[in-house]
Amino acid sequence: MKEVVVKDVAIGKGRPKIIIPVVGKSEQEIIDTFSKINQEPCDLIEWRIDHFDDVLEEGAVASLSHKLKETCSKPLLITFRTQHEGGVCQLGDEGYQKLYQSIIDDADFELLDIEMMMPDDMVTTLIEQAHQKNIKVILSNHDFDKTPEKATIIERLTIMEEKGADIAKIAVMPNDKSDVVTLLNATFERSQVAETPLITMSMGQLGMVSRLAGELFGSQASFGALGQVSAPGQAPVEDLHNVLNLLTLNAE
Ligand SMILES: O=C1C[C@@](O)(C(=O)O)C[C@@H](O)[C@@H]1O
Repeated sequence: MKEVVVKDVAIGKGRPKIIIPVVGKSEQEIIDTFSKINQEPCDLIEWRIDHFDDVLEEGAVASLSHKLKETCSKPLLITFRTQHEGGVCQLGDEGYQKLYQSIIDDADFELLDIEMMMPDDMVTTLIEQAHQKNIKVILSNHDFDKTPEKATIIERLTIMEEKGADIAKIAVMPNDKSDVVTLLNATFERSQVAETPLITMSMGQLGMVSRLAGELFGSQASFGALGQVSAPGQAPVEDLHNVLNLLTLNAE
């Protein structure tokens, strides 16, 4: 499997990397959270721009990204999560493409989350544009209602790699314990042959074990909360850090 290296963080090597999601609304709230993250045990930051009040103001994301980088220089993942997949801001496909194009052109960041279910030509174009700027792409998919069958999860992770993702990510909701096993099993099977690192999780309290023990099954990063969660089942970042270090198969 290829490692994805952003700054000095290698995703796909060693213990899973810790990502803190930032879901602040105002510019000040977001800057304050970034300044706290400097002291936290985390490898990357995800800025969930769908929560940002000014996300649809022209140039606002790019302009704030430069201030955020001055506040905390950890590798930055930018994500606009659509409402179909658990996000909080209404935006059509065309608006999503325009927003992402302007971010790729002008923002200061290292990784971009693109939803794999967006139209094919849009995904291809955005991946090309991101790669030209040396920005790594996470293709993602989320199901907040259920856990698809193992074959479907594996198929989606495979398609993400075929479309040109640097990292493939899927988050699904379990309705019973066997759904958690399905996600872990799909992750394990796919990780045996995948070229790209995987990030997978079963959400909610039922699925929390997948966020803590993902390394054993082939998941290479986990989201840990600093105060606010961005999805159900995220453990507080301190606890996540302790448990990942305890369970790691790659102690340094
Ligand atoms: O894709 C993901 C994963 C996630 O949904 C989770 O379940 O931890 C949290 C989101 O912020 C992130 O964009």
